[in-house]
Amino acid sequence: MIQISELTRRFGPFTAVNKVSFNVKLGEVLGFLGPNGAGKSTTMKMITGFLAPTSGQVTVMGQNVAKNPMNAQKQMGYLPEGAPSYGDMTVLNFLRFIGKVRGFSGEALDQRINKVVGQVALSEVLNQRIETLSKGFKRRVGIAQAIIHDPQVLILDEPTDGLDPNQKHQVRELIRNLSKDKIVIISTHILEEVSAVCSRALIISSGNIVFDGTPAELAAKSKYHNAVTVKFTHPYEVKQKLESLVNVYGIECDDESGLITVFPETGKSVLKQVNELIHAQDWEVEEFHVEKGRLDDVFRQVTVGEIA
Ligand SMILES: Nc1ncnc2c1ncn2[C@@H]1O[C@H](COP(=O)(O)OP(=O)(O)OP(=O)(O)O)[C@@H](O)[C@H]1O
Repeated sequence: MIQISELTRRFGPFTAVNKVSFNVKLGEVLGFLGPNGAGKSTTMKMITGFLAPTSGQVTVMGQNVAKNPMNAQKQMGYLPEGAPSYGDMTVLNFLRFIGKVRGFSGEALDQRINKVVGQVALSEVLNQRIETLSKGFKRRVGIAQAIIHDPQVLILDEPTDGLDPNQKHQVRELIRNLSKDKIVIISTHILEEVSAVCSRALIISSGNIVFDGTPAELAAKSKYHNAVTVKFTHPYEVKQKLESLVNVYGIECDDESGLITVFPETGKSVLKQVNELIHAQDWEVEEFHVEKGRLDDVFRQVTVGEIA
């Protein structure tokens, strides 16, 4: 369990993190979201003990991070923002170095290194200097050093930042595989990542928590939640008929894509009515789907107060 209570960090007169409180349980993968400068990295640095809070407390697996930083850090793996330091070391030497710092030696060290090299797929670059690696491999080296001691808590600051779509997919797979019976906190700007890997989403804006819930609950806040989007082959005179259906709150037409979205009144569904109308009118349809909700709209709504 991670317990965060009234965590605050000021830089001079500026408050970067403002009385943030939340708990994270074993088995949870928490997506930590927020616009640039919202306070994500600052919060993660305070959780991991790399930055002292101005006030407030963090307890990780029963260890108070300020009072017992060494004990707390034993429980945690941390991937900071950006590339690993020690760029002139080879991957293998770097992992050996980190493994020793984490208390491994001899055969146990070799076993741990073999294990993480397999998990993160690093074998082809083991003898390459870190500074000569591609961005994706540097990120994987960062993840490898974070998991070398098989910690119960993983704090990953933008783990897929700058990766290509294949590498993003691999890193998300890895996080999913690692996350059983652990606590994982991932900061990200990528909203699709939240649906892909997280069991819970927490949004921070200007140092304050503005949303805490499941990805499905986040999507349900979107005005698109349960809307029906259709692409008609001949989209003439459909709008008026759709608008007159029971439970329909409004219609949105996207001229560029040709998609027409039918919004239900709050808490209602329009799926059946739209479907029946299409069949009754014998309209030809190229695309038809019920929207789960658009996360980018909700993100804007909760972080800058825009109505989606
Ligand atoms: N050492 C520091 N001195 C002064 N201000 C700082 C310092 N570190 C962070 N800040 C400020 O605190 C705020 C929060 O920064 P933080 O890096 O936590 O944001 P973030 O949510 O991680 O942003 P990003 O998504 O861009 O990485 C920013 O306005 C930043 O400029």
